[in-house]
Amino acid sequence: MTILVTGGAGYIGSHTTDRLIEQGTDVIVVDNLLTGHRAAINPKARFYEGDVRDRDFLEGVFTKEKIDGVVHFAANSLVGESMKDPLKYFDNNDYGFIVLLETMVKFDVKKLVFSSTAATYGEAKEIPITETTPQVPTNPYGESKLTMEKFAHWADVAHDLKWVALRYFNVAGAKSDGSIGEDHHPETHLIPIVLQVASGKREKLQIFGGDYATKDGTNVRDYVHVIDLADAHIEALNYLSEGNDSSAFNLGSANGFSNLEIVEAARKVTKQPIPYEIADRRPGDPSTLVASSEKAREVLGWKPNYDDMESIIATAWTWTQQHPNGYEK
Ligand SMILES: NC(=O)c1ccc[n+]([C@@H]2O[C@H](COP(=O)([O-])OP(=O)(O)OC[C@H]3O[C@@H](n4cnc5c(N)ncnc54)[C@H](O)[C@@H]3O)[C@@H](O)[C@H]2O)c1
Ligand SMILES: O=c1ccn([C@@H]2O[C@H](COP(=O)(O)OP(=O)(O)O[C@H]3O[C@H](CO)[C@@H](O)[C@H](O)[C@H]3O)[C@@H](O)[C@H]2O)c(=O)[nH]1
Repeated sequence: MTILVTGGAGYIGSHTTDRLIEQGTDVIVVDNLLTGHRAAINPKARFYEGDVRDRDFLEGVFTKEKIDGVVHFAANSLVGESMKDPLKYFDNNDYGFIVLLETMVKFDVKKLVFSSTAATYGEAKEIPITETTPQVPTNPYGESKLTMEKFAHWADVAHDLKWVALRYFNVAGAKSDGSIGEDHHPETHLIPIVLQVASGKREKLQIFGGDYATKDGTNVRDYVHVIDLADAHIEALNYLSEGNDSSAFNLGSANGFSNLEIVEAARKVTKQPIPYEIADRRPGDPSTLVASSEKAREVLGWKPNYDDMESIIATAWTWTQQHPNGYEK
């Protein structure tokens, strides 16, 4: 089987590419390297540098390669940035997805797994969030991903293009040998920033908001290890190969950790003090996002192997220590 991975040079895409290759799948990566890194791509993958919005480029890849299915990660994905520059998100995430869907239809590729997000739920009325919880995004990033789910639905109705939308909650950790990991510039995600403080690269952490209606006033998130997440994509491809219907699945752990609890867990792992201060709320942040992933467990047979926060952070810490400057030499 030959799988096209868009965004395969990025954080989650590079780990998924690696897992697919470990399982003997032939992988093609398309990435414009805007936030990804060439060095993150498993060398056994065939890499095409370009933008999914570039129709000629994408059709060229589909012409050259015989593609059986697509795993689509390429997107912009920062809640805060999307509040300031919403149109960038609709252009890259939604227009990019249209070009991909049209190309798949043109080349008769019928299997698609793509990244959706917990951010499509917004300020959920029920916790844990299930797949039937109403999706009411509180930021343009979540809106752009909800729109992708709607596009995919109609592409199936009209063209029989079968898809799985994986609604990830907060993704964290790294491959356990520390060879690949998370490296964003600038880094905005909580755990890598906490570890930058632990390793002395930053003086202190700012925690955005201390007055939410949560256990300690800080936001609560549900963290899933990047390797467990990568495996879910492989299971979703298998699910489509078995001829099943299009569907969406939450991927999380059902455990909510407050931002302060993340600092505590990172202190235990790193044995560093990790100073922080409470700062203003970050616009667009829902107070609590915690998943029920029962459906993924039952239907996809997904079994996450990392189920405690310290072991998730420990893998990110290994990566941080081995690569203090990320992928930069
Ligand atoms: N990190 C998380 O916690 C999280 C949670 C939920 C959903 N997601 C989703 O998962 C996916 C991957 O996220 P990530 O954290 O690995 O991000 P990332 O920025 O590390 O990876 C995205 C990759 O896509 C590439 N890319 C972006 N736009 C492109 C385009 N138009 N053409 C070609 N390549 C393009 C980037 O260069 C990068 O390599 C995204 O769709 C994101 O919305 C991430
Ligand atoms: O310096 C920082 C960075 C983050 N946070 C907080 O930490 C929590 C987690 O933030 P972050 O790591 O930026 O992740 P989210 O904003 O929750 O979004 C992530 O998780 C979503 C799913 O829940 C995905 O859709 C997004 O792509 C992904 O970036 C939030 O409460 C932030 O306000 C801080 O307090 N200080």
